[in-house]
Amino acid sequence: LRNFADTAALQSLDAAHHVHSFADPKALAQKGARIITQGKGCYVWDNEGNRLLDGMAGLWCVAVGYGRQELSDIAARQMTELAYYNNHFGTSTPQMIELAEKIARLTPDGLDHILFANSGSEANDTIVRLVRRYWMLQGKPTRQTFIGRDLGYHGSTLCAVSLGGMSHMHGMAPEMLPGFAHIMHPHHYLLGDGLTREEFGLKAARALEEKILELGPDNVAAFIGEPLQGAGGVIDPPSTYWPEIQRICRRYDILLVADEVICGFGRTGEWFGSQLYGIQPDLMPMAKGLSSGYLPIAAVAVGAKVFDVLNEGGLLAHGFTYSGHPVACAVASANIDIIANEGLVDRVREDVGPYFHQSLRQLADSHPLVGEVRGVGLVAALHLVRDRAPKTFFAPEQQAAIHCRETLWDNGLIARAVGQAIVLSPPLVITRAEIDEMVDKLKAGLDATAAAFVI
Ligand SMILES: Cc1ncc(COP(=O)(O)O)c(CNc2cccc(C(=O)O)c2)c1O
Repeated sequence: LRNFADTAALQSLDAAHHVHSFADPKALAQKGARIITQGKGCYVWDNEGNRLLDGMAGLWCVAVGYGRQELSDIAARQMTELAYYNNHFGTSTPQMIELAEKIARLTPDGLDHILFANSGSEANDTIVRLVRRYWMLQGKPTRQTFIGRDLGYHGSTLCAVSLGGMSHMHGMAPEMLPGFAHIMHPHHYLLGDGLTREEFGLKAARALEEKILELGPDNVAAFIGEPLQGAGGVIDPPSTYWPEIQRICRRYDILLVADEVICGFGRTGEWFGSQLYGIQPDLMPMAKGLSSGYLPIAAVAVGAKVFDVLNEGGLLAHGFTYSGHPVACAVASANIDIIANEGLVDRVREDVGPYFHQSLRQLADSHPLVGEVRGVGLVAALHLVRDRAPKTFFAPEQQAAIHCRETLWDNGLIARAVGQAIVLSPPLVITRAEIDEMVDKLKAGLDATAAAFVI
């Protein structure tokens, strides 16, 4: 299939055989999929040659930008040398060893033991198994329940969906797995009426203590949270939130899992979101920016408190065929080197991150449709409202953000619509000029949406 130009032919074959992720198959078949064929830097092209500024870095993941020849070369070389081997039954490869050491060196102190997986979902399933084994080995087998947040996103396997707080995903199956509970998320703009951000941060964190006492501390295994909630709409917590969450975890001896699948590898202006928010997690899943999406790979960093117990527990009957896949490990290792050698983390924190947020705030200040700009580093959300003062939200059925997303796409900018928010998470290599282009396109999209929605 090399004739990419025939959109209709591609779309009808796609509709006939390809079941998409997070899509209504029947509706999409009628609409026809968008066919992306090339990528370079912060841009992708569709099969009709339209250039799009990828404001989402794929799915929050293409940190170093598209078309990095050095990553393709390393993948090709590794494929020729050793296209596959596994880490089961006592075997390893130099690529697994190098990447595990590199991740251990980069993660916050003490998270020195690395398991590999193929996706963030598998990484989180891995964590559920490890944590429940930890408590069994500790002689506390009733400590089985994980507590997550509303609008938390941890993946699409049964376990990961149960960890997450997405009601539209829970609704997919009649029953969620037992042993998972959820508390409110810490989004001040939506839930904090009447409280300062700091007061609300404490309130949202204390929901964890209430839930632990409701469940019984001896039944609770761990709390899982994204340092900043990504797919839930870029919910950046008040400064009082994580210190209080950690105080509560320590008080009831609850393990802490920081899900760094989005926040990891420079997105927030630190290597990991945990470092930005002062989180000392016991376990940390990561994926996406780990390889910039060039190949599927995920990892779990395990801290000494948990690993030292697992280490005494004999056989760890867990793993995947492609855990530590040598080509994925080689590319991920080289990807990390690019992030480090080009100083991308510092650049996000000190240059393009501040410029990105300052530009979005300037746009928002002069646009009646934007009620809040939130986020850190190179991740942001513009929350669309009917009215800024008094704060008046759109009704759920009024899909202003989706309308805006479609308009942006037609104008050459890719963004996410999450609820009533437009979400942006561009490659870490984005330039100021590309941010200016993004903001210009955003303004046009917001103007079109305001004209369509605000009477
Ligand atoms: C925090 C977090 N944890 C785990 C996962 C699962 O990773 P995998 O997809 O590789 O199994 C994610 C993934 N995040 C994700 C995946 C797909 C869509 C969107 C969206 O924003 O619509 C976000 C994520 O954002």
